[in-house]
Order: sequence, then structure tokens, then C-alpha cells
Amino acid sequence: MATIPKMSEVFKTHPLHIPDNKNLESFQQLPETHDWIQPDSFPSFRDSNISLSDSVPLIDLSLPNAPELIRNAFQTWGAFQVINHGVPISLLDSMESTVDALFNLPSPQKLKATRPPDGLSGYGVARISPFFPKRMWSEGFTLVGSPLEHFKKLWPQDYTKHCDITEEYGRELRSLCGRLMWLGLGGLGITREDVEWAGPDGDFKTSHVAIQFNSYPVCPDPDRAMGLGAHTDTSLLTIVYQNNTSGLQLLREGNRWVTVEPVPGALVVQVGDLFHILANGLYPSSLHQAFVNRTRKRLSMAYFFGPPETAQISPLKKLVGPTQPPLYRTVTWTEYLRKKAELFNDTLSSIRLYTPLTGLLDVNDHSQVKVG
Ligand SMILES: O=C(O)CCC(=O)C(=O)O
Ligand SMILES: [Fe+2]
Repeated sequence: MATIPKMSEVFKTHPLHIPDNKNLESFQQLPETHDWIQPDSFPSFRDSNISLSDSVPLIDLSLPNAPELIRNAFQTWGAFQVINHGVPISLLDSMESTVDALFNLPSPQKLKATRPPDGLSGYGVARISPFFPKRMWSEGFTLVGSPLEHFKKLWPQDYTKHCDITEEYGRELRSLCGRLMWLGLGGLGITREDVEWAGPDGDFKTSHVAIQFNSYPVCPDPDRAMGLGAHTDTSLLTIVYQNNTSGLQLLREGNRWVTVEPVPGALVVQVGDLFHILANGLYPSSLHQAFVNRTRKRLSMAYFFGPPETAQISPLKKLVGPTQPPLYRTVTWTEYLRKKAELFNDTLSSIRLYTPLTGLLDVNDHSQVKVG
């Protein structure tokens, strides 16, 4: 059996060099390098005539029927927005201020904390950039593990405050993800005994996590630009916080992009590839992208919740039977991440064991999604 790559080594085989990082805000016109409109380049991402019933569900986690609503949302959308989630709104505000402060630093300061080409943490462009022919209208900062070393480089005097906020955010989101994992799994009839790697208390204490901050500066020609190209996340669950500026879109029924309108204090919960595998395809992995705006800068933070580094992820036994064969082979998160760096939106199909009998592509076959 192949050895499991360590998280820190995942990108050694696929280093990503940061291109000359011009300050996007300084452009009066969209440069050719960022102009995504070519004949037949990608489906239009401006939604038109979307009916109200076509908006991602908004779920109040304090309601007694929340588990049922969550199961429904996961099955139909692979996503929902959640309120009354228990993460203090003041913490969301502080975290947003930290992210804002980070991206407002002068470029040379941000570049001091550049993510190494084969590394996990630091400032840079989106990891998915090499899969698209044009550059994205965004900048990002990825954190795996402690923010301390990175934040010291960004804010030599002032790092403690930002570290404290980020660490508290990480703790709160970990606990929310644990809750949401059990609600999502419960909806499939899965109980604590079925998921060994959730730990003896079922608190996912050894789960691996990454945090991604994204900034989408104002753009002179937003209809021709793209903030973040269409992708699924590799995680089990991703929780996105967005500021009060829209941009996040989900692909609905494989044929139209629906904007997730910002709701104050809400968080967006999305199924990632690994939960899709665990659920043996019953929950689709959410395909999403982000657009940009002409007059409003957008910020988002994505919290990627994954399994422990060595956990073997495969369709849960209870969800497999004579009429439901396992759709995917076993992978670890690190193995999967490495594959994704190579195959991107074809990664799920590369580990698929069965093609649906109908011969039709299922919602998670993204080989049809045009990315270039
Ligand atoms: O900006 C957003 O809303 C989405 C961010 C995202 O999808 C990601 O960081 O993976
Ligand atoms: Fe994402």
C-alpha cells in the first residue's frame, strides 16, 4: 500500500508559484490576463429570473426541526445558510476586522508572509489557479495550524490580538462543525459507533482543519472577471462567512448558478468531497464559485473541516449494500488533496468505483464543468 503523504508534504509534487502580484485595486481597466470572456468560455454567472424558491435554505439551528431541515438541504443542495449557530456575532465581526486589516496591509508587508510554493500556510493566490486559463480577481491567505509565525511577520507589533481572535474563531468553528457533522450523519442514520475516527467522545478532536481568508477587491469590469473559479472543496464540511457583499454562488441542479445572498450573522455550510464520499453519494459535494463587484470589496473566510490526517475515508458501511455499492474507494484527506492538486474537478471521478447505471452523469461529475 502506498504510504500516506503527510499534510506538510501534500503539495511538494505540485508547487504553486505566486505570479507577480500586482495590486488589483490599482487597475482602471480589466487587464487581458484577468478577462475571462472568450467565446464559449464559461456559463454566465449572473443569475437571471431566479425564483424565490431557488434560494439556498436558511436554517435556524435552534429550531426543533433543524435536523430534518439540514438533511433535506444537504440532500438537495449540499449546502445551507445557518443562523443561531452559537458562534458569537461579535467574534464574527472581530474576525472580519482582522481579515480586512490583513488585506489592507501594503503589498510588501503581505508578501513577507508569502505561502511557499509547496507549503500550506501564507499569503498567495488560490490553490486552484493553475487549472484556469485566466487569473482570478482575488487574493488569499491560508492557515493550517497556529497563526503565530505568520501573523508576527504581518503585524510585528500587533500580532497577539489577531492571533487570539483567529484562535478563538478556530475553536468555535471546530465545535460548530462537530455539531453539524453529527446532524448531517444522523440524517443518514449514522450513529457515533459508526465513525471511529470521530474519537471516543465523538468530538472530532483530532480532525484536521484549514482556514482560508479571501479578498475580492473592487473590479472595473466585474462581468468579465472571476473572483474564484468553480470548484468543490476537498473537506468534509466547509463553513463560509461572507461580509455583506454578495459573490458566492452554488451550482443548482447542474445547470444554473444561484447566489447565496449574505444574511447578517449567518454562516454558509457546504458539503465537501470527503463528506460526499462518506455519504456514498447521498449528499452532493457543493460546486461553487465567487463573482466580484464594481463598487464593493468583498471578504470571505472559509473554514475547511476535515478528518484526522490518517483516517481512511470511504462510504460508510451502513450506506452500502447489495443495491447500493460503494461509489468510491478509500482515501485519506492528504492523499485526496494531493490528487486534487493534480486532477482538480476530475478527482472524485478518479476514485469512483461505479458509474450510475443510467449512464447519466451524477451531480458530482464535474468533468462537464467548463473551466477553460
Ligand atoms: O468567497 C467565497 O464565498 C468562497 C470561498 C471558497 O469557496 C474557498 O475559499 O474555497
Ligand atoms: Fe471553496
